[in-house]
Amino acid sequence: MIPTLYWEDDVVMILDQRKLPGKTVFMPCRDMRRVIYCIQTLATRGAPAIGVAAAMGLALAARSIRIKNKDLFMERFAEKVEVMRAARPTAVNLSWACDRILNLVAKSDLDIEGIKALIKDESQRMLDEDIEINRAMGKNGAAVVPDPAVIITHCNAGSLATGGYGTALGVVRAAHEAGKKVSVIADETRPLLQGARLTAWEMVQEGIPVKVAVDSSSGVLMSREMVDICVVGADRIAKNGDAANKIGTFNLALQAQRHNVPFYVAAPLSTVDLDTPTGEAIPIEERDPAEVTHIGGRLLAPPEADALNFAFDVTPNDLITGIITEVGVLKAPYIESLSRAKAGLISKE
Ligand SMILES: CSC[C@H]1O[C@H](OP(=O)(O)O)[C@H](O)[C@@H]1O
Repeated sequence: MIPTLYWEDDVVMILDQRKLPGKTVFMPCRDMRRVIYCIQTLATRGAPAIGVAAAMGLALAARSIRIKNKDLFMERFAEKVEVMRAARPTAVNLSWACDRILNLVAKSDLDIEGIKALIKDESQRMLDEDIEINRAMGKNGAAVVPDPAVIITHCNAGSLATGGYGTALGVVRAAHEAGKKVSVIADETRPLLQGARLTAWEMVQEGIPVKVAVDSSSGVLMSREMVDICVVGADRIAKNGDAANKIGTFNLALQAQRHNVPFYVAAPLSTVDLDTPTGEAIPIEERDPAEVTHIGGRLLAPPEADALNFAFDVTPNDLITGIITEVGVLKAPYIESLSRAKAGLISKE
């Protein structure tokens, strides 16, 4: 699988996902601002990938600070962390990554140059960890995938949305690797078509059969019993299990409930935010209406027409069969299971 992002000496190389599936282009990022640009334009996207990109961006930010006094350095660095934190509002992994780096630096007694190296090393550790977490999550999730199974997914929660391997698509990969006969229905996922462009591309690369479907077709597909299970990603999971994910996920979950199709959310524990009590408290990003009125840069709607572009929606916890994580498949009541998992009280036997 092509890497999502990586260090090349002191440059962060970020795969420009806006150009997939046609072109594989890596953008060299030599400063934090360039990384923020990649996050805000969705050149790099997906909650875990955004977290890793943020950590790498903070390493670039630290290196750019020329202050020799450590206290003043730390003040300036903390200011840059808050600029990074504001890059996108919904995926909690961004804030989680900022806090992880801040906490690490605050506890360090290294000198300034030592801290700069520490942040870069930590960003690489986060990338490596994420891939291992996704593999463990995939294995846990594969156990709930029937054999054979048609798995419907929404947006892209694959290798491209993470450090590698993927969350929802990690479950697909693990089931496939375990010898289960799986195929995927990829919701195209308007407006930016992460499903048609990215999920389909990842599945083709893996040799896993995939069909692209119009977002609004999930009802007819399930009424014709063409779907065995739904597995999607998440950008933030509230303390009660309500899960924010790409716009259209809630609609898919409603169809799944109507047709008794199991609906799973796959996400690392870093996407669970115990400080957010319910889905109502999750900030939902609203993006440029031009993403809706245009496709591939071509205007679809009359120029006088405005557009609504909520980038995410929230699936209430009662529609979620289980939350697949690196420590196991968590079930309701989610307040208990998520809190116990975050406290390290649940580990894969
Ligand atoms: C594994 S997190 C993937 C998650 O992120 C996507 O949003 P975006 O493409 O805007 O970053 C989408 O919600 C995916 O499910």
